[in-house]
Amino acid sequence: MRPEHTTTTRAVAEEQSFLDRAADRHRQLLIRLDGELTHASSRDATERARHAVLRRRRAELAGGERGLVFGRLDGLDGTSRRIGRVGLPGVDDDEPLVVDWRAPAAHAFYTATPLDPQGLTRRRHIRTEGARVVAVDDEELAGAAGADGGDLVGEGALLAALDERRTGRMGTAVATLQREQDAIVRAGAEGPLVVQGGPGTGKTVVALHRVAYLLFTQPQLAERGVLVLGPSRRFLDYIGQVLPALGETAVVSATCETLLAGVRVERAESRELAEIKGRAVWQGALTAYVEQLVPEAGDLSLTFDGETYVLPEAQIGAALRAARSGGQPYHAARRHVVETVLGLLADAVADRSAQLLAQAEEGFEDVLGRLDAQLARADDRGARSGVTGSEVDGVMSDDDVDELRERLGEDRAVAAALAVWWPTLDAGRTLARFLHDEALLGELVRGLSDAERRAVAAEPGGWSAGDVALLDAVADLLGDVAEPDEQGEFLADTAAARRDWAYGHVVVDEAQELSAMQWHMVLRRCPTRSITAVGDIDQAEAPHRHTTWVEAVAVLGERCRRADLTICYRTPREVMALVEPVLRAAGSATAPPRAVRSSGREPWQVQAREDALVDVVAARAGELAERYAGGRVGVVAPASRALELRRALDGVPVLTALEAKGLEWDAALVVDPDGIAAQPRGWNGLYVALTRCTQELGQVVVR
Ligand SMILES: Nc1ncnc2c1ncn2[C@@H]1O[C@H](COP(=O)(O)OP(=O)(O)OP(=O)(O)O)[C@@H](O)[C@H]1O
Repeated sequence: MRPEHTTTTRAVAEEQSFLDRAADRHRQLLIRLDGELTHASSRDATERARHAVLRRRRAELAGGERGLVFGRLDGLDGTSRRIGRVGLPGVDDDEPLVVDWRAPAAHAFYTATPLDPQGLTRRRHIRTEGARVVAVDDEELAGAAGADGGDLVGEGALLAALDERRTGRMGTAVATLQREQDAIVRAGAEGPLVVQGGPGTGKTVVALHRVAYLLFTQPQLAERGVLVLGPSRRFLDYIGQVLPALGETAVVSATCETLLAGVRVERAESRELAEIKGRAVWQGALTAYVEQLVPEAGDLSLTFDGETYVLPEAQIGAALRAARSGGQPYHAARRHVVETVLGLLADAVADRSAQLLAQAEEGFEDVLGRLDAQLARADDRGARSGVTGSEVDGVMSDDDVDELRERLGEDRAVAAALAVWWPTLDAGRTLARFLHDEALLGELVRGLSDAERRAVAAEPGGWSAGDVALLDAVADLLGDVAEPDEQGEFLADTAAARRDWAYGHVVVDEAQELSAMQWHMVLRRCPTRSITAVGDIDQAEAPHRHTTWVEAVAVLGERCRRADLTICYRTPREVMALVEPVLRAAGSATAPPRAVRSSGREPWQVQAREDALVDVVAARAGELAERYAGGRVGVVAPASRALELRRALDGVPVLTALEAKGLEWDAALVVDPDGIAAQPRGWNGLYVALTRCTQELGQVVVR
C-alpha cells in the first residue's frame, strides 16, 4: 500500500498564499542586493571579495525565481518548513522563510520514508507554473508505517515532470530528486566517485545537482571553479541551462577535444588509431621522451667578451641532477639550470679577470720593483713605490658578480649558446617529431606492434581528437617557457584558457568513453582528485577496449568510490522491455534499469526497401513531428546513412548513436538498427539509440 496522495483546493490556496509571500521577499532581497552592489566599491581586495560574494548571491537568488517554493515538510511537533531552490531569510532574519534544498534542514525532503519518517508527519510537493501553484501532492510519513512508501519520493510531481514535453534543454530536478540520486548529490567531495547508471537514470541530473550542492556547502570550491566535461558540444548546449538556473556560475564546460586551449582538431582518425593513442602507455613514453631531450651532463663551453669558458662536467651534472630531482617540467628545469649556469659562468669570468689582473699586477710589480731598484741605486734612498698586490688583487665584490651575472643573462651570444645546448620547445612540434619517428616509437612506446607503429608514424599533419590528450601530456611535461603567473580567483575565461588551471572539482559525464590518456588530462586539472565521473559502461562506444569500470578508470587509482543508479526515469517501460537482448548482445552482465513509468505507447517497427528507405524515414519522422508538435523528435542512424538522411529531413535532427549520447526526445526513430549493431561496439550504440525517447520509439528496418 502506498501512502495517500491528495490535492485539495484548500491546500493549493494555502500554498499559493505562501508562495506570494515568498515572491515578495525574493523581490525585496534582490532590490537590497542590487543596492549593495551599486554602492560596493572595488578598491581593495577585501571589498573585491565582498563584491564577488554579493554577485554570486545575486545570481543564485535570480536563478531561484523558478521553483521558489516546491516542497513542505510538516513535523510531529507541529512546525513546518518550506523548501525552495534558494534559501530566503525571514523578515526578522532568525527563522528562514524558505530553506535552501541543499541545506541539512531540507535533507529529509529527499530521504524520509514511512519506515523512517525522520520526525515528520507529511511531505508535500508543491507544483507551480510561473507564480501560480497548480497542484500539491502529499505523502503521509509518520503514522503510515504500514505503507512501504515505494521507491519514489513525490511520485505525482515526479511523473508530472517526466511527462512534460521535451524542450531541447535539460531542466533542473531539485523538486523531485529521488533517494538514490540524493545520496550521490550529497556524497563527500574527497577523491573520485564513479557513478554507474543505465540510460535515463538521471546521471547527468545527479552530476549537475551535485555541483550545485558542493558549491553551496563548500563555497571555497567556487574560488577554483568546477569543470564539467561532456561528450559533445551539442550535449553541453543541452545541459547548459541547468547550472545557471541553479544559480551556479563558477563553472567551465568543455569536451576532451576542446579542453586544451588553442588547439583545434583538424582531421578525423580511424578507430584503430584513436584506440592506440588512448592507451595509458603513452604517458610513460612521452615522459621518457621529454627526459631524453634534456641535455646530458658534460663540459659546457660558453663564450663571453671574446673569451671562452669551459664549465666542467661535474658542475653541470650536479646542476642538472638538482633541477630534475623535483620532477619539474622541462622548461622549469631549464630555467633553474640556466640560472645556475649563469652563476657558474659569472664566477668563471670573475676568476678569469682576477687571474688576468693578478698577472698584470705581477708584471706591474716586477716593473715597479725594477724601477725601485734603479732609483735606489741612483739616489740610494731605498724608496718603495708603496703599491701592493692586495690593492689591485682583482677580486670582485658580491655586487659586482651579481651585476656580471645579470649582464651574462642579457648577453646574446651566451643566450644563443644556451638555446643550442638546451632549446626551448613547442609542444606541437615536439609531439609531431616523436609521432613520426618510428625508431623512437619502437624504443619508448611499449606494446606497439610494427604495424601500429607504422600507422602512427604515417599519419598526416594536423591534429586529430586522439592527439589532443597526447599534446596535453607533452605541454604539461614541457611546462611554460616563462614562469607561469600565479593562479588568481576563478574566472571562467581565465580558467578555460589556462592549461595548468587546478579546478576545485571536475564532473565527467559519459565517463565510460574516456581513454586512459584523456583521464590523465582530467587528473592534471584536478590534482586533489575531487572528481565525479558518471556514465554507463554498457553504453561505451569509444574505441578503447574497456568493458568494466575498473579498467575504464584505472588511471584514477584504486581509491575510487562507486555508486549505482537503478531506476530509469526517461525511457518508458514499453521501450525498456526491448533492450534486455541488446544489452546481452553487447556483452553486459548488468540488468537494465527499472523504468518508473509507462507511456501507453507500444514501440513499433516498419520495414523499408533500401531504395525507399529515405522516403519511409522522412514520412515516419514527419508523422512523429506532427504528433509531438511543441516537443522534440530525433532520428538515430548508422554513420554511413546519416548524411543522406540529414539532407532529406528538414527540422528533425539525424544523429549517429555516438552523437545522440546523453540526449533525449519525446519520440525517437531508429533507422537500420541492424546497421547500427554491425558497427564496432554497435550493440552498445544500439542500446543508446533505443533509449533516447520519453514517449514513443519507432524503428525502420532495412529489408
Ligand atoms: N529526479 C528527477 N526528477 C525529474 N526528472 C528527472 C529526475 N531524474 C532524471 N530525470 C529526467 O530523466 C531524464 C534522464 O536524465 P539524465 O539525462 O540525467 O539521465 P542519464 O542517466 O544521464 O541518461 P543517459 O545515460 O542516457 O545519458 C531527463 O529528462 C531528466 O531530466
